[in-house]
Amino acid sequence: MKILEASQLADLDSYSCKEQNISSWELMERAAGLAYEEIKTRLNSATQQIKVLAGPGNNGGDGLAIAYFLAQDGWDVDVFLVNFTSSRSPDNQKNLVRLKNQAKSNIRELTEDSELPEFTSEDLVIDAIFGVGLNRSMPEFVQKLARKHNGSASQCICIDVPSGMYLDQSPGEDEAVFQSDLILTFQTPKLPFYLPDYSGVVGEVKIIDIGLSQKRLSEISSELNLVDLSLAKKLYRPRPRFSHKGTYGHAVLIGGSELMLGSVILSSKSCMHSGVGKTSVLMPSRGHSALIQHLPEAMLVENASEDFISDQDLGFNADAIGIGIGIGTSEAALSALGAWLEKADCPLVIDADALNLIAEHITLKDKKRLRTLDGQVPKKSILTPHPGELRRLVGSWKDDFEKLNLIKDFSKQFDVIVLAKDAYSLCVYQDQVFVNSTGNSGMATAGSGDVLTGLLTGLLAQGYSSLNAAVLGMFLHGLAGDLAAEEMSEESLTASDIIRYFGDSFSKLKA
Ligand SMILES: NC(=O)C1=CN([C@@H]2O[C@H](COP(=O)(O)OP(=O)(O)OC[C@H]3O[C@@H](n4cnc5c(N)ncnc54)[C@H](OP(=O)(O)O)[C@@H]3O)[C@@H](O)[C@H]2O)[C@@H](O)CC1
Ligand SMILES: Nc1ncnc2c1ncn2[C@@H]1O[C@H](COP(=O)(O)OP(=O)(O)O)[C@@H](O)[C@H]1O
Ligand SMILES: [K+]
Repeated sequence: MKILEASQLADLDSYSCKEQNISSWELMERAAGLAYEEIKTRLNSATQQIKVLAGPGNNGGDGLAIAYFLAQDGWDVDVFLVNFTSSRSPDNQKNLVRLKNQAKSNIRELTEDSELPEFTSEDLVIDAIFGVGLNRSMPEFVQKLARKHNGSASQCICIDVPSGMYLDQSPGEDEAVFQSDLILTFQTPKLPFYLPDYSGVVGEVKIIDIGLSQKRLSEISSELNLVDLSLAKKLYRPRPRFSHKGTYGHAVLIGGSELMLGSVILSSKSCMHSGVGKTSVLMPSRGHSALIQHLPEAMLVENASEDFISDQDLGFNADAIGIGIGIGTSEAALSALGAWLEKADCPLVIDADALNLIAEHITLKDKKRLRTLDGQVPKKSILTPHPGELRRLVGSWKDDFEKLNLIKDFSKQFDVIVLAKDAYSLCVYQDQVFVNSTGNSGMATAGSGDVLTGLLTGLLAQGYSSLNAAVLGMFLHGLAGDLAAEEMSEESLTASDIIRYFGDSFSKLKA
């Protein structure tokens, strides 16, 4: 699903009105009507007090229409006109006149001189002050209003976006944003919903299809996408009936060290369950018998050391290699990693300590930063850093938007795919950004990342392009975690459980 910028949304908006031969007011009426239908299902008692906060723009216009519909249905509604300017958008003005004529709700004006309303646990607040038009700090009294609301126990439904949220930047340290329980957003998801900087204000998100032009939507080029089931289905390649294990590739997992042998076993198991033809494992020899006990389907590659990975020749051509899981940061691991980066002639999935070693190597040779990595990491490799590893690789960032730019630069510089793991992972290739929609906090448990690496390596070996393997694997991994959590709760979920739900996760792609 495309994620659009404010200017693209405005374009889509006006194109749709022309295409459907409707006025902008009629479109607002449709959007507000659909939002109202959703709000109605959430109203829990006839005594609930509803407070609509309406700004002077089109977001406020939505709010005034919603207030009108609520009052028509007999709900008590207090409407606060948040008047930080004396001008109103024409559609807002029209809805205000209608609301006043209806004479069923209490309408009050809020300016910087007004006493701010109280909010209690009985209140349902509908925040329609600012939508996607916010382009500078909210006026101080509106920020005070947001802080007062956020400090109360009232429920809040935000229309389109929480007021105070920017589509293209994080809030300043002192800037207030309305905390939402529910966001009813129109037509397309908005990027900040998925970024940690806004995590404190984003509640449940419901995307409302308001019938904007699909033709125009398909024409608008967006490098930002939310990875949902329909996008994942497009990436998935069904298995031909006449196929054999050679069809699905030979994956190699290289990982483990003296005290971290489980990680590579987990990764190998995940890889074996990804649909791959064959999985070979190069790991410290002291773990060999444990691997065969846990995963008899896997093949072992001889390894020179009991405790560390080596650069032993494979004796066959690998279709994909996953490297780094549990290798540690020893000299032995560094030298083996260097050798593998040098000689691998297929794309790699690079994770964990391999990323730390690469990052350290870059820092040590800061002046040769470009050359150190360039030519050593095969192009189109997938790097899977968690936030700590990412910081070591690309440097520090002051907010999520700067982080995204650093990742893009890094991806362009080294021609690699960066899968930045997080609550909503971001898969970045050059300027293209894929935001994952699946996953849950039950996956914040040791080994989840190892499972992802195995899955990505397996998909890569099957012939998926690096970008498609990364995007599809990221989605399937999170979905498996969600299905597992449904059954067993987030608390009791372990990394092994994620693998057990790969089957159900793949099934969703075929449904
Ligand atoms: N997309 C769609 O399909 C549909 C969209 N709809 C709705 O329209 C909403 C967007 O409406 P909108 O463009 O009127 O902007 P909104 O957020 O109401 O802000 C109003 C104005 O405030 C101004 N301003 C900005 N920052 C400011 C500040 N800090 N302090 C003071 N002023 C500030 C700025 O104007 P400026 O002063 O920059 O000229 C801005 O234009 C959208 O979120 C959705 O709810 C639906 O109705 C129908 C379908
Ligand atoms: N709160 C969360 N919501 C969704 N996914 C999560 C959450 N926390 C962690 N994950 C996912 O779990 C995995 C954790 O990876 P990582 O930190 O490398 O774990 P480990 O090193 O223990 O294997 C990533 O894929 C990440 O996206
Ligand atoms: K809003």
